[in-house]
Amino acid sequence: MAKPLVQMALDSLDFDQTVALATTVAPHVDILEIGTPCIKYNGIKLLETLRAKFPNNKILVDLKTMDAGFYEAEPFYKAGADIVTVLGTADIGTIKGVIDVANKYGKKAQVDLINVTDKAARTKEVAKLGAHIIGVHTGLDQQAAGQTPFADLNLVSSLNLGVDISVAGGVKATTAKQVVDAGATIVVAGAAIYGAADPAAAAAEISAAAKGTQSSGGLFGWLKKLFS
Ligand SMILES: O=C(CO)[C@H](O)[C@H](O)COP(=O)(O)O
Repeated sequence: MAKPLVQMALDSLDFDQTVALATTVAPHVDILEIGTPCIKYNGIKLLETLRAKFPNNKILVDLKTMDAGFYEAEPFYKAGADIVTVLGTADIGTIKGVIDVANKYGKKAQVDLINVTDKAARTKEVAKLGAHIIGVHTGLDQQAAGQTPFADLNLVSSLNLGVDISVAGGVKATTAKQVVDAGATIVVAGAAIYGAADPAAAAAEISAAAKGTQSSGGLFGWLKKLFS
């Protein structure tokens, strides 16, 4: 089985801080995610900048599209996005639009299950439509209310639909292996990386946990081990 991919969510609003954080973290992750508030605030120029600077990372643009799927997503695929997200709560025509435009450019569409009531039914429907990735996602506001993505992951994984499953919602080094074992093929971490004292070490630690490899944890990890 292929190793899972690790994705870092860039959720700052600041353009330069986002580029600087991406520079620190990019060697330790497979996918750089431009988070929803970040892409709304900074626009397609940020995608163009990251695309040029990080040819070896995939880039996900978290548009969370709700309408006009093909029209809204197309410029982002054209500008180099590998994955664009569309909301699972959107009209099926909107979701089809993002899948169609992803296929037009040989890229991927991710359907985000945030706030979808019948997650099993919607997952089956969009998988049949050709969705490339299902996003199991407990949003930041839902996390603040104490929710986690683990039960939803088990549900989606148990459907055995053969599509990639991405999991986001407070994932950290101590839960990365758990989500992979439960069926995630893409492990997403935001706050666990950008909120860490050493984001590069945190990203390396999460990647090592998800992929089942060793990590020195960088200088911060080495110091932690030395004094523990
Ligand atoms: O898409 C998002 C919010 O809607 C976040 O980027 C995603 O939840 C990952 O961040 P964290 O690991 O902090 O939950």
